[in-house]
Amino acid sequence: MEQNSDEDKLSRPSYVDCMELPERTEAVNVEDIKTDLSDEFRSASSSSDTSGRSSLEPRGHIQVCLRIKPFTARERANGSQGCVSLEDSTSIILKSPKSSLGRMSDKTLGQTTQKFTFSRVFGPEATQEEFFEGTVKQPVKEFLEGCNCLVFTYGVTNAGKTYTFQGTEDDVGILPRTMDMLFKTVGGRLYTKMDLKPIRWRDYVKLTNDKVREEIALKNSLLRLTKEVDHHNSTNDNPQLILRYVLY
Ligand SMILES: Nc1ncnc2c1ncn2[C@@H]1O[C@H](COP(=O)(O)OP(=O)(O)OP(=O)(O)O)[C@@H](O)[C@H]1O
Repeated sequence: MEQNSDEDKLSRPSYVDCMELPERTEAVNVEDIKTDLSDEFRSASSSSDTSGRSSLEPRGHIQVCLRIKPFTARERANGSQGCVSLEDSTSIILKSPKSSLGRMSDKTLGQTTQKFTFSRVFGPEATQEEFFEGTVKQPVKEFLEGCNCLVFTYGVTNAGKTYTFQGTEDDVGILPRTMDMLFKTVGGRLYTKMDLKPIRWRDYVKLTNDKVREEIALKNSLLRLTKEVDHHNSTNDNPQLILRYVLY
């Protein structure tokens, strides 16, 4: 088997590698780490092009969106109390549930309300379509223009990751909507000739007319063989015989 040379390997640009990390002279504490990460994210974000953007302006390399899950009918019936309140389209106030306040000391009571800021916040009433339009649609457009994008969901169990990504049959999530957009966009650019053959995992060879005919003949004979094996499968349970057919 042919080995891939080093030049074959895709070199992927990394903006994190390019950044100079500050040299530490003192012991590391949690506040240090928080500050350092904020700096890294900010510098990675601000280095990107912000022209022609729509849904999540100003955009950077990293976008963090929050989706707040609505209460289920059962949770409403049980009198569940909301701990998250939307301040504006990018920030929320998180409050400890009233039931937990009784157990807290005066010192911790002051820390029970916290503000968090995101690239964009989607309230419990946000539909799957609104969420897709406001988060993933723009990166998918950029992907179609040749940029690499990564989208992932993060949250505790039952937070709504699968619902957001996959959705339900009636109300699909961001993954089927992305596939739909990709296929609709590339559909018109489909290469309909059958003269490209994949080799290894990311290369193709262009076949001559003779080779195309050879490939078609080979595929037809394989198809015939598969049908014969299927037929034998349904009439004969002898695995050795089936295996011999496949090998011939
Ligand atoms: N935005 C939403 N609107 C309506 N129902 C939702 C929403 N988000 C989640 N749900 C419902 O909440 C339940 C849990 O959601 P889901 O299975 O997506 O969680 P998860 O984060 O993938 O959990 P796990 O990590 O355990 O797989 C499901 O019944 C789902 O239909």
